[in-house]
Amino acid sequence: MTRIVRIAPSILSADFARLGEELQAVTEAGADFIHVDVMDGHFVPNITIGPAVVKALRPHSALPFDVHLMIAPVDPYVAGFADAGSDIITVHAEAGAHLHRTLQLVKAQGKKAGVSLNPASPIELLDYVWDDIDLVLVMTVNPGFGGQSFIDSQLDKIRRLRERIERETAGTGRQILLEVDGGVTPETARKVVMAGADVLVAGTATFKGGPEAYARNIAALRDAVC
Ligand SMILES: O=C(CO)[C@H](O)[C@H](O)COP(=O)(O)O
Ligand SMILES: [Fe+2]
Repeated sequence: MTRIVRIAPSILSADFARLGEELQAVTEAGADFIHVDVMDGHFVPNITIGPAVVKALRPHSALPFDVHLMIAPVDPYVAGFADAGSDIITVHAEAGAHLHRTLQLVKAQGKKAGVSLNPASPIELLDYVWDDIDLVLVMTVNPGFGGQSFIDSQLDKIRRLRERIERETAGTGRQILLEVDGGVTPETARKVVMAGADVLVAGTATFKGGPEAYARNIAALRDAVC
């Protein structure tokens, strides 16, 4: 397979008491992006971190910060996460009535814009925003928690999105990344990459076993997909 596959450890599974060191450890262990899960206890049934923590973490890794906003409303917080040092800001299509406006806000901050789809959401939610996005994030668990099991029905969605992305970008020089988040292990990684994914979020699969295991865990994901 010639597609470049990027590994994005989700710091949701890191040791929150040592987040700065954890970022340095996964950076040295070969990660490509740092995936930051932001949850509000409203759009999803869990609460994690805000822009102040993203800002505090920024000096601990030179890798792109891939910030997954599971919050509603999202528009009032886009500038704060941009200023804090996010590189990619991904919002949920289900989080508000004005996805196009939200994507314009992200672009106005000079950041890459992503859209995430929950497992029950159809790809048609993206029909009129393809010109405005740099990344599509397919949730392969219901958002809110790490350590859940991969939902197999999403493989068909990933395949259909890969076809659509190829059509949208053909001859344009644009790149739209297809990211998969939730229950990614070496076994499921192979299936999602075969289906068309090029960014793998991995929380549990990266952080299990503690810092000594991170390089081995990331290598196991890479080996599974090449
Ligand atoms: O967005 C998320 C949850 O809403 C996380 O990124 C995701 O669950 C990663 O954790 P794991 O790899 O353990 O499934
Ligand atoms: Fe995530």
